[in-house]
Amino acid sequence: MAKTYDYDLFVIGAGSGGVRAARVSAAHGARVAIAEEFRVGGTCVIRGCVPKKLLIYGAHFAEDLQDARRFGWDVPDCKFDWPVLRDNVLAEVERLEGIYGEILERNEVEVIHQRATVSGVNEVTLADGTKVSAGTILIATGAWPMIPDVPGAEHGITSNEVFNLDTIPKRAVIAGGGYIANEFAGIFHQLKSDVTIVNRGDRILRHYDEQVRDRLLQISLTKGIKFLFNAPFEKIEKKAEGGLVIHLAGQDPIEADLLLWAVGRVPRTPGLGLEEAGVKLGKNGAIEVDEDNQSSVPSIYAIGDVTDRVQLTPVAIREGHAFADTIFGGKPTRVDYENIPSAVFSHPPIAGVGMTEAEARERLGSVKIYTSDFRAMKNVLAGRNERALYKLVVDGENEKVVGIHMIGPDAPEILQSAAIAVKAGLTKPQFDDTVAIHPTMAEELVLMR
Ligand SMILES: Cc1cc2nc3c(=O)[nH]c(=O)nc-3n(C[C@H](O)[C@H](O)[C@H](O)COP(=O)(O)OP(=O)(O)OC[C@H]3O[C@@H](n4cnc5c(N)ncnc54)[C@H](O)[C@@H]3O)c2cc1C
Ligand SMILES: NC(=O)c1ccc[n+]([C@@H]2O[C@H](COP(=O)([O-])OP(=O)(O)OC[C@H]3O[C@@H](n4cnc5c(N)ncnc54)[C@H](O)[C@@H]3O)[C@@H](O)[C@H]2O)c1
Repeated sequence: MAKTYDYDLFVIGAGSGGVRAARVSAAHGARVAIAEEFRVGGTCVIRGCVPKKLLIYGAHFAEDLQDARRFGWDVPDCKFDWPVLRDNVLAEVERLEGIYGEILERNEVEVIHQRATVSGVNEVTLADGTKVSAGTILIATGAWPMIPDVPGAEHGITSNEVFNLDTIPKRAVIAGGGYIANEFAGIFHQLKSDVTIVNRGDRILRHYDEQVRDRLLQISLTKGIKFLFNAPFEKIEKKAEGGLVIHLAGQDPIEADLLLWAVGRVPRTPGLGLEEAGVKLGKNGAIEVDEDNQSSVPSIYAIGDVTDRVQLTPVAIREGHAFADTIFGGKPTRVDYENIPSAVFSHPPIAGVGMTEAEARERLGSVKIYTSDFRAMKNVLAGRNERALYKLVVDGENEKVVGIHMIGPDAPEILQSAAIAVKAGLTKPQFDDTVAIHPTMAEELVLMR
């Protein structure tokens, strides 16, 4: 006789991946519970993509208000009020949290507002000691900001705290050189902080095309953001009056009002009881899963950041959906990891899909590169000396566009549509056949010769 469990599916973590997996599994008829120890919505909604993007919009007004004068607007000297922006953003996050909760309720998913850990291959223990059983357990606990092992590291904050600051720091030091570092460098700089990015290596955003990231570096330096490369942290001291003194190897110490750790995010598996249940963990504690998100224990699956494959919300959502369709929908589905587009919401933003020039040169026999290096019309009239760069990477054998990389205003918005063409395997002549929309920035994509 088949064993009966309290639930068909127990999901740990109500973030991007967990919420999607729970609601789709329930819609397929499964009896589902989801445990969340903090707030429904997870990193992206509560302290990631969403509040970050709203701060980017808020910060960009600094340049927009300045540029407006060249377009005839009599803009008085404007005052910026951080608590107004912060509180409006936090209120929007709360609204979205409510919507996520409603979606789960509407789909008859039981939401348990507690921490949950695995206590057996079919058993979960809640923080209050309750034990529940489930035919399948899905781990969707996400990732957690890494803090380097440096004396005084606790004086810094992470992206978990950055959305709740009392004031915008006069001097901000940001450790890292990736997504979060470059996005928050832009936000703080626009909001008038003196910003220094400190990276232990010699390059920023290493997965993006070299020319495009060099352009971001040049524009950021011109704006006044400082960069220190190959500068390992030695210690952080807190002064009696509150400021920080940051000691770096081979550099003079720097004083700052805020230190933001943005040096990567590690899978959130510590203390979850996974190894005791026999689940195999890999590098950084990531749960090892197969193409169907199944771990080394057949009844335990994992999706999203906790598997450390691609730490992006749309990927976690797809993995959650594929899991639900495969396990409870009778429709085996796998996520296709080829040509995932991505963006950095820096000032200006970067976006890319497919192979960078360096990757294409390594993997393909012959490569053709087309670039357009231009100043957006709006920037010309505004007197803003900031050039955009668009780049097509083409396979010389068959003319397929295998990569698009761009930096410039609205690059992520423009790239999303162009990514369809790369995913579909369209060729450079097909780009050339497409009539431009004039005057736009996006038309450069079909005008490169
Ligand atoms: C500052 C920042 C900006 C970002 N910006 C973007 C962006 O612009 N675009 C993009 O695509 N991605 C962005 N990301 C990445 C994105 O947020 C993640 O890839 C995504 O949230 C991963 O989803 P997930 O479901 O795997 O985990 P999460 O969304 O992190 O959800 C995991 C949930 O599990 C809960 N949890 C953990 N352990 C337990 C437990 N034991 N019991 C109960 N609950 C538990 C956590 O509280 C959390 O709510 C950003 C991340 C950060 C930090
Ligand atoms: N726009 C987006 O889609 C977006 C935005 C934010 C975060 N995210 C996701 O979240 C993840 C985490 O973001 P992140 O910016 O923390 O990590 P990241 O992996 O993008 O960058 C980490 C950076 O920190 C540097 N570094 C590592 N250890 C260091 C140290 N001890 N001192 C100084 N520098 C050090 C690395 O060289 C690297 O440049 C990203 O990889 C991304 O997947 C996505």
